[in-house]
Amino acid sequence: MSGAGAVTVRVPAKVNVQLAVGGARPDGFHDLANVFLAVSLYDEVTATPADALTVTCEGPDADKVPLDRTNLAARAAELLAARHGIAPDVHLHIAKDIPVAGGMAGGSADGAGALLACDALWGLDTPRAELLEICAELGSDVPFSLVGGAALGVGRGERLTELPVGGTFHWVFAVADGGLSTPAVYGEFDRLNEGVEVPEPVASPALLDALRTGDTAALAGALANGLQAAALSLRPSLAATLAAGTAAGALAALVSGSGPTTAFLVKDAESAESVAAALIASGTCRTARVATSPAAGATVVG
Ligand SMILES: C[C@](O)(CO)[C@H](O)COP(=O)(O)OP(=O)(O)OC[C@H]1O[C@@H](n2ccc(N)nc2=O)[C@H](O)[C@@H]1O
Ligand SMILES: Nc1ncnc2c1ncn2[C@@H]1O[C@H](COP(=O)(O)OP(=O)(O)OP(=O)(O)O)[C@@H](O)[C@H]1O
Repeated sequence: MSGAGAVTVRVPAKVNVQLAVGGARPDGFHDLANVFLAVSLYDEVTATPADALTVTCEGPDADKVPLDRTNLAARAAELLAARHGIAPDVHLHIAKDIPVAGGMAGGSADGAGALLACDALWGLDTPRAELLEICAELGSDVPFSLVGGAALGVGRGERLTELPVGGTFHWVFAVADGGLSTPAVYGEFDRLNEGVEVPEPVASPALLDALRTGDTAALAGALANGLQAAALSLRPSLAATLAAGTAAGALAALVSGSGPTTAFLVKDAESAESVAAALIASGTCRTARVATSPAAGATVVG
């Protein structure tokens, strides 16, 4: 809970509406054309003055979140403090609603949220460009968590160009039991593509147009995730979840990022409720959540 001398920041989850993956680079990362869309599932990070850097977490998946210095929120506080030559003494509380290790950038959201919360708490007023540099140091998805809305990420996904979105899109997310490790999914991508000449990743003009015009049917036809085959290879049961959502009336279904959360684009809010109910009834997922996009990036709320 936030009180006097506390700053709370709300940060959205993401779905990758296009994830074009290139071959492995010498540094182990993959070049991407990564079209991010922020969705209305949020974590909240509250920064409070303290004598040392500590982290707590609440929420359905809280027991799966590390509370030591490997937590991306703690790392964000450390990097920001180091840049300004101050001690990272702060208590960070994470109210977690984004599935953990679900391919929805939950840890990245907490990194971006902690960065903004500490910057405000410590009165640093760090320029936006510097905050984005720290985000990129924390992880490939973290800059987008700060920015929100929609953006094309190139390089390893950290170099962003914001994209216009002309309407509201409705989604259902099927949350799986257990997570998938992002490096393991990229590793499986490499294994599946051994000996294949992987083309250079490029953003799809049809997809960018669908976002710009807010055309749900066109977006449904253009969704593409280059990591989907790798996620399905590691977790074959996701095929049944994808089929259950499609049978329930979703316009399109795909794995969210590195998975195992699956994403269903639907016509409207009413369809979202019925697809979510059908997914839960199908027994092919742990739970289902409805959300809309685009959503604002990391925002101070208290
Ligand atoms: C799958 C996505 O969520 C799609 O947005 C991201 O590409 C992953 O972003 P992230 O979780 O922030 O990933 P990072 O923390 O930067 O990297 C974790 C690991 O994922 C792999 N990785 C990540 C990004 C990228 N462009 N190529 C990669 O191969 C690398 O093995 C890396 O060691
Ligand atoms: N604040 C955090 N919240 C959740 N996990 C964290 C956090 N900080 C570090 N981690 C570690 O990161 C791992 C991946 O968690 P995260 O929820 O970010 O995955 P993800 O949503 O699949 O990420 P992405 O979509 O960016 O690939 C977790 O298993 C956990 O060990």
